[in-house]
Amino acid sequence: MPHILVDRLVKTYRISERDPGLAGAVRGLLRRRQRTVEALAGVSFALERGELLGFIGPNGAGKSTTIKILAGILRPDGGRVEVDGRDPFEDRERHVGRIGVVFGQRTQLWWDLPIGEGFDLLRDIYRVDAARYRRTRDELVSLLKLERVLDQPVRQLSLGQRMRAEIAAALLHEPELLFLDEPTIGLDAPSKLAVREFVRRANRERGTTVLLTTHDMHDIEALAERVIVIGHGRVLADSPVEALRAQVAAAGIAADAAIDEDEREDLAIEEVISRFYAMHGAHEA
Ligand SMILES: Nc1ncnc2c1ncn2[C@@H]1O[C@H](COP(=O)(O)OP(=O)(O)OP(=O)(O)O)[C@@H](O)[C@H]1O
Repeated sequence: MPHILVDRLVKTYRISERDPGLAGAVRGLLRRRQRTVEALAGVSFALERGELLGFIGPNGAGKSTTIKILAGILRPDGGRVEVDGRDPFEDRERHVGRIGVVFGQRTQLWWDLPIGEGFDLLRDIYRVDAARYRRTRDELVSLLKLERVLDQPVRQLSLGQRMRAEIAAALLHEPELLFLDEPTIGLDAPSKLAVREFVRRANRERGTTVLLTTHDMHDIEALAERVIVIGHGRVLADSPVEALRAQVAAAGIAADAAIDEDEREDLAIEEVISRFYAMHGAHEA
């Protein structure tokens, strides 16, 4: 049984629209006009225990929606999703204890609370055994170099400190599965390297399964052996990064924009992915 099974997943959002100006607002009160956005249009993949998957795609492709469904936050409109054979949404109470989630764009810690106290609250929420909690917390605090900020409230932390605290918070209950949605967004180079190194170790040494979303292709190059590319809610590729590079090079040759062997090696990862998105018309309109 795969750790994660996603089978023809569909998710549609309904958005209320109104015309601009006061007249539009009044008309909107009388009659709601709705538009639908097909965020996922049949996404399928499977992930084995201990894998580290790069889950990439342009803005609006459906990455966060997929993660929210896998985390049990959103219910899909169609298709099947299983984590360890369980439905994340229907069984979310048990599910949340087995996963860790980091949304780089939002904090899951308490804004006014010192992070050490936030960690203690999470121990209570996840009902982690006291001795085990102390061991895991001390290890995470040391690995993520959080000793000097434990007494500071989240609102006083720099972005890099906060992101390290978020990652620690997501791992305090020792989940087997970690969802990272843009964990390096806005970080400086040393902080990015620290986060990458930590994620690599969590995956290699603890065997944590990781699904990583990022727009920083250096994260992907450094960490992911396998990538899934999605665009407009569909899977465009599921392969090693090198296979994408080969596909991009072959397309260049077919279009008479020859890319020779040396050039192919030198093609920066951003260039490879940008060309791949362009080849598949994946970018937002
Ligand atoms: N709560 C929502 N209500 C309405 N539409 C939404 C909502 N959340 C996402 N969408 C739409 O669904 C589509 C997929 O969004 P999603 O956030 O999953 O993309 P993403 O790949 O994570 O993008 P990004 O890289 O920009 O974060 C987009 O068109 C987005 O506008």
